Amino acid sequence: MTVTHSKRPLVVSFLQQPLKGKVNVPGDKSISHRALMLSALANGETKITGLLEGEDVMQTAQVMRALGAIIHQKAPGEWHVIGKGVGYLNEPDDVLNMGNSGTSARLLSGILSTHNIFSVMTGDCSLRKRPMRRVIEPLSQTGAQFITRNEGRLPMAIKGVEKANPVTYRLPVASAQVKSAILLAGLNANGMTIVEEPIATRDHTENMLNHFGVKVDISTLAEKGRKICLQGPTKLVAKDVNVPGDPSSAAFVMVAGLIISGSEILIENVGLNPLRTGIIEALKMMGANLQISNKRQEGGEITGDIIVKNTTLKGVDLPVSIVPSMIDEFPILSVAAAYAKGESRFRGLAELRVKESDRFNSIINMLRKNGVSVESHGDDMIIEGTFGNILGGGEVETHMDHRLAMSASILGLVAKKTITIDDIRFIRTSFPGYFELMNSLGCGFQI
Ligand SMILES: O=C(O)C1=C[C@@H](OP(=O)(O)O)[C@@H](O)[C@H](O)C1
Ligand SMILES: C=C(OP(=O)(O)O)C(=O)O
Repeated sequence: MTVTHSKRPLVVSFLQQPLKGKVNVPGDKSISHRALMLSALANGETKITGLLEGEDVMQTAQVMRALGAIIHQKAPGEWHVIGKGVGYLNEPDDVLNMGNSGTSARLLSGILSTHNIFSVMTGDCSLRKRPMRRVIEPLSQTGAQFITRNEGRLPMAIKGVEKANPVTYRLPVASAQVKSAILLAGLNANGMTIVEEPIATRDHTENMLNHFGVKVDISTLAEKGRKICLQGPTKLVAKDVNVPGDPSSAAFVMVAGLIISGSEILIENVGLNPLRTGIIEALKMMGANLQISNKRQEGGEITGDIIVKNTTLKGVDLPVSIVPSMIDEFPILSVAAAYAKGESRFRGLAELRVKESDRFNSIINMLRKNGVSVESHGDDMIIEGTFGNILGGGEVETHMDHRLAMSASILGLVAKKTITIDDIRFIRTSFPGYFELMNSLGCGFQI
């Protein structure tokens, strides 16, 4: 499944027409990973509808199969999983390949640490650069052993333990992946697992554990943030899951619709978990005409439809507190800021440096190469809005990063000179059918 063949560039030209129409973006990536992992750990059969069939999630499916779960696609987006039960995963025969997916690697580390099996995981050369110490450190409290080749990076061998200790840990950085790894380890640990997060991060793991019948206690910390407790060992009961559309994917459609003159788009069935909607908040602070309708609750997650209308955006000064709720949306928000009137300031973006690429620097390079002034002060980024006058003409290096590639494609639609994207292959890790969907709205990408 890992992408091995050569780079696939794309040239994008200024778009002369508005975007119009109605779309459904693919399933939420975070929820899809968790649906496969938890159903594989459950007793019984789970039907998952709306599953994201992107490469990252397919990588998780492959790994859960290697650990003994039976996983079948019955129809597009409809998957059936027969679980093994907590504590009963098989020892894999071969190395587990997590591809480009940090979520797979971090969350699986948690699950594997409290199963009495030996495993080795690796990933592509982007994932092999990403830090794993952030999970190794807390998960070592279980008694599991971790050996890495390269200073806490993949490949990594894990010797899990049968009688695992529960972890008590306060997260030093806001990370839903680290929190989830600890909670998933707790499912098969003896006693109370306790995670404190100084600032609330996406709670899909907590929501889905509840959905599968596990009691998760969540309390608010006095200073802010949350404390999450889970008593192990525990069992999960299979229960069907319906995955909503991914707000992180919808963000590309939103920004395109907002900045391309005369556009009006309806995006149906988007996940609106309040710990994921920082991008909507940020765009509204910029003056965006975004309306939410048909809000409803499904399987512990809120969903709704978003109506996007072209608007003149203005610069924004975003507080650090918004960062975890839109951590993956800064590449596309930077495009909106570059197009807007006035200066934008994004604060506290250190975590962007350890994503699929060093997104902090990838964003700066993307914009500078296309005539946009950007400055950085420590972990803050200051973008000088062009008020609709993006020069373009540059080549964007995406460094195996899907979100950079999609952001650059939207930048190209509003830039005066053509923009070349060095490699669009990784878009399929999170947004299969991206170009088809955008072309159905009128983007005219020549792929
Ligand atoms: O838990 C998750 O599903 C994710 C958490 C975030 O990572 P961090 O936990 O590293 O912030 C996010 O960037 C990633 O795309 C998905
Ligand atoms: C950071 C991302 O994913 P992951 O950490 O799972 O690779 C992302 O999708 O933007």
